[in-house]
Amino acid sequence: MNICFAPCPVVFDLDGTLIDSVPDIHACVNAVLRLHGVAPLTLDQVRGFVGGGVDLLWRRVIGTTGLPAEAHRDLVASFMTRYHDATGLTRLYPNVTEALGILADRGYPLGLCTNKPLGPTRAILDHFGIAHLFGMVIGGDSLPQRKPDPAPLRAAFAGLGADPLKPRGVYVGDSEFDEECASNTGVPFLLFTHGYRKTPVEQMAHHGTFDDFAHLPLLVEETSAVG
Ligand SMILES: O=C(O)COP(=O)(O)O
Ligand SMILES: [Mg+2]
Repeated sequence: MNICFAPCPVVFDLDGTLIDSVPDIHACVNAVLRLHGVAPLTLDQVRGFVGGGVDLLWRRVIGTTGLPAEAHRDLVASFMTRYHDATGLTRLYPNVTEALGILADRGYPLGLCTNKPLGPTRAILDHFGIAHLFGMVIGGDSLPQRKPDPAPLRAAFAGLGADPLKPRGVYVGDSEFDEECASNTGVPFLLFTHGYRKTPVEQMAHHGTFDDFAHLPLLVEETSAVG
């Protein structure tokens, strides 16, 4: 059961959930590849590599391009010099700001748990003027563990005042990493279907799906009421 008598914390994923950031990630990846004389990857290829954080992204880029595995560290460092403040090609999905505002006004403590490193995460939240809405932000480099390990999501809920071992609340995300993380953490998962998942919706475990943030406040209300 997940019944909350006060509005319970709602924690969000970032890439593919609140924002469509693949155009910026794609541009930063290709800028690094260009330096190494490697042909650019397509937007679809890069989208397929997002979700597990920057280290995994570059393991996948290396696997696809044939760049040497030993170069991983330097490639990531070179990527981060571009990625840390990359916001120009990123867009909020429609109705995100409104939905976050409605939930905040109704008293839901809001948090963020993303595999994106904290630097670019903060840059994005500031760029879109939504940083103040989140009481706790956990990035892909905040802890030694990353999603789907439950530690980051537990830390996000704990930062919002929930019991870290048995958090009450809801996690909202777009990918298989989020689905597994919510299940490992023991909280209901709401799936945004227009993000970067590769699995068909009907094969994913979730407590509700939505394709427009205008529908999220009601879905959160229903999910936190029935558990
Ligand atoms: O940076 C990534 O690979 C994914 O980030 P996300 O956890 O916000 O989807
Ligand atoms: Mg995501």
